[in-house]
Amino acid sequence: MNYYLVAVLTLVGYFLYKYYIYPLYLSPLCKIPGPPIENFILGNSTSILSDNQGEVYVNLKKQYGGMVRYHLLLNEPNILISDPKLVQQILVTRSYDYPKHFPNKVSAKQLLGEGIFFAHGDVHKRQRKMMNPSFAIANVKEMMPTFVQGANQLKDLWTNQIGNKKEERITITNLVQKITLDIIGLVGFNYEFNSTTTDSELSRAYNSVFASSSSFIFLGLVEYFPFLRKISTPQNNKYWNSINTIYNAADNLIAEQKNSLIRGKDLLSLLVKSNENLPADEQLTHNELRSQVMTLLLAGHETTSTVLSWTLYYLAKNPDVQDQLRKEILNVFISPNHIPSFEELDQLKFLECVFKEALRITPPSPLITRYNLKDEIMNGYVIPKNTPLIIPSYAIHHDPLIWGEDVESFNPSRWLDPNIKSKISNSNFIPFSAGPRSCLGMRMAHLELKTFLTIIIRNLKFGLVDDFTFKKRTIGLCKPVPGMDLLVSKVDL
Ligand code: HEM
Repeated sequence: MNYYLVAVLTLVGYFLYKYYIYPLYLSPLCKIPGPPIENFILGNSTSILSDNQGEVYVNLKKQYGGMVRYHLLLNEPNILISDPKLVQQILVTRSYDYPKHFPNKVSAKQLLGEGIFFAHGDVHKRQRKMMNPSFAIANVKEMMPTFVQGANQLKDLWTNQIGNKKEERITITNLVQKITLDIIGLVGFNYEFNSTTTDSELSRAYNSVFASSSSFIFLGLVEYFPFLRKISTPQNNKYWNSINTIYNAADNLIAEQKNSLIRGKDLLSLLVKSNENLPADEQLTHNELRSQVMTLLLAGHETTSTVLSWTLYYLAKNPDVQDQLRKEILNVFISPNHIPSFEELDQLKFLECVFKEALRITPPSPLITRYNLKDEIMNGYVIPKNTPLIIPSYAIHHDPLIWGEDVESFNPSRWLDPNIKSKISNSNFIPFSAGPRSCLGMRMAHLELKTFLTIIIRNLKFGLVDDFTFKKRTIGLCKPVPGMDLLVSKVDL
């Protein structure tokens, strides 16, 4: 008997069973409808992880309904869930039965550490309780002067770029990302990144981490074989240098806070203060604190810069909407240098509609990903524990039964339609997710983005560039790649 042959055949048989026969023919999940696999090893990855992921999920939902099965690398089954009752159960009513699922856990942990984003159950409750007060509305209102300063800086830099010309083609995504990083530096850590005037190491580090995450096959393989990231290649070396830059920046920010005699009102000061007041066994460890800083750095600027860029794009594409918004702003902000107050922003009802419509049509997180801790039955189907459950925010935001037949158009007025308003709930409008794990920075993002839009649209006009093309790509967030070029001109009023 050739033992080697038996060993090889057993191994091949095991892999064949585990990664092909079981997930595709024997698992109880096979009863859930879904598309046929396209590749023996990649499952449906090629089409699912294509450039325009949002559209892919819209089509799956349309074709197969509120629960859809598809397969990723090595035929791992994922269940797409858009049924509103299940969305509510997973995000809100039984949130702690469904921890976060990270398709690229290894890479995500390297970028964010073991902070609130990854925490689950009691650890999450403890961290959330500690971080909540920093994001209370009274604190967020204190951030307003920094938002105004950032928005004015952006307006001035673009105005200078236009100079005496009628209009200028500007890659808006470049400066938007830098200014939002400066803002989270100030309101988050009382720290000046000055990324618009200096070549910010941190902003370069983020760009290079995202650029090196572009191949889904490589990212998928890293999950199974983490050593692939450790091999010394120019791409991996650049990746690790960038991760170290982010770690060092977080450590320096914490050290400055701990050494400072005066506690400011920035998010980290408030966090360090509430941490110091807790009994020793409840306090955040240094690693946890560093992870929160890394989480806030990333969550605090990548999301807002993405939403601002998309909103300016949709306003450029819909000049009538842009005019209507500017008219509303001009009613309140007569002078170009008017400093908006919190109460004045609150009066701008169309601005609120524009903001919500931008979040509806392109939510920066097009997917919210979870898994189930226990075996359970959902809509009559058996879902074994540890099954990835994927909530497609983008596809839910593009359901014509809720949003109307013009669902693909950017139409802020739909938010004033009583018929549509009556259908909106926290199961079908979820740009910030919902329930106990919803976005901690939601209020801050609202105020920051509204301040920016008011000052920018008051003073500048945006139009599309005829020959410019981009792709909507989802690497963590849904972004325009290679960036967004728009025609920008001054408003002479
Ligand atoms: C328009 C801007 C933003 C959008 C669309 C957004 C969206 C989201 C979403 C969808 C989640 C839930 C992710 C999940 O459950 O898998 C989330 C969580 C989170 N966001 Fe945001 N976010 C934005 C801005 C911010 C800002 C400005 C901050 C902080 C400075 C922030 C901090 C967080 C944190 C800490 C969590 C984790 C909360 C937890 O797990 O308890 N976000 N965000």
